[in-house]
Amino acid sequence: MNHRPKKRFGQNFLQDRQVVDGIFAAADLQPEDRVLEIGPGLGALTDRLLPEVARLHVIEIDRDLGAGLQARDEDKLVVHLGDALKLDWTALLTDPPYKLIANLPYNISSQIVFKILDHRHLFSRLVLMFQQEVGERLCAGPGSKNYGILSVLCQVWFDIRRVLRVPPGAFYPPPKVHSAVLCFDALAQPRIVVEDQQFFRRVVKAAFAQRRKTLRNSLTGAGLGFDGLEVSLLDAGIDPGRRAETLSLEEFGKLAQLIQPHFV
Ligand SMILES: C[S@@+](CC[C@H](N)C(=O)[O-])C[C@H]1O[C@@H](n2cnc3c(N)ncnc32)[C@H](O)[C@@H]1O
Repeated sequence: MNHRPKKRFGQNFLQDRQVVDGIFAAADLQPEDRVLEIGPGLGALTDRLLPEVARLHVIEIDRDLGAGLQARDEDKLVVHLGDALKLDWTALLTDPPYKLIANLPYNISSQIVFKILDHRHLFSRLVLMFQQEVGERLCAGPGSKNYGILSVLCQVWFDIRRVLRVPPGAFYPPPKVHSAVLCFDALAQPRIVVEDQQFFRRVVKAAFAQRRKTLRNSLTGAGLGFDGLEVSLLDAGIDPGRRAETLSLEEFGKLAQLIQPHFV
């Protein structure tokens, strides 16, 4: 197919067979699996996945690619033309769980990850390509400069590991950055108890809003301060002078629990 890659849709098409095979292997597909692929593009991954699964849903924003995708299969392949950020995944993906596989457009990868978190009950495993720096952030632990909002929010629900490093030459056209493929396995139980996910997210975002500030200052600056904050933090064993990047998941859990009663 003659298709000129569109920059506005982050179109960098995979052309390295080894990378396609690596993503395929990480997905560990079974014949009964149902899969969602976001951004199938010219179908480099789609063609590898389709023969191996029970059903493959794809979401593609570029309408010029729709007919070429649907022509591959009338039976197992379901093509949804639209914006993956706007479509209602719960309505599209009946009978979960699904595996989610995507070579994501880098300009929307964080937004997609937040949407995945909101729909995590739909997925058993994710195999996703990210810009390398984003991949490092997702895998990072406390004490690392890469540890941040996405690391904390995702690691509560998923085991995350890097399965491939991918150089720019694996794509056409080559992007300016290096990439990484990560595999996320949904945990049977979250690593910590999160009673109110939206509030937990608010606390984590507030704590990291100004990375260089102390917890005391960043929480207060983000409107989550209250009389007695310092004492409550000390009672919970968290020094208010620490920075967010030093807190473990368990400490973020405690933090949300101690702040929430002051904001209901
Ligand atoms: C990096 S390319 C990957 C294409 C193909 N999967 C591959 O590996 O060669 C990203 C794909 O996502 C599509 N895309 C971009 N933004 C999208 C969105 N918001 N919703 C759905 N698809 C999107 C692009 O049109 C493109 O096909």
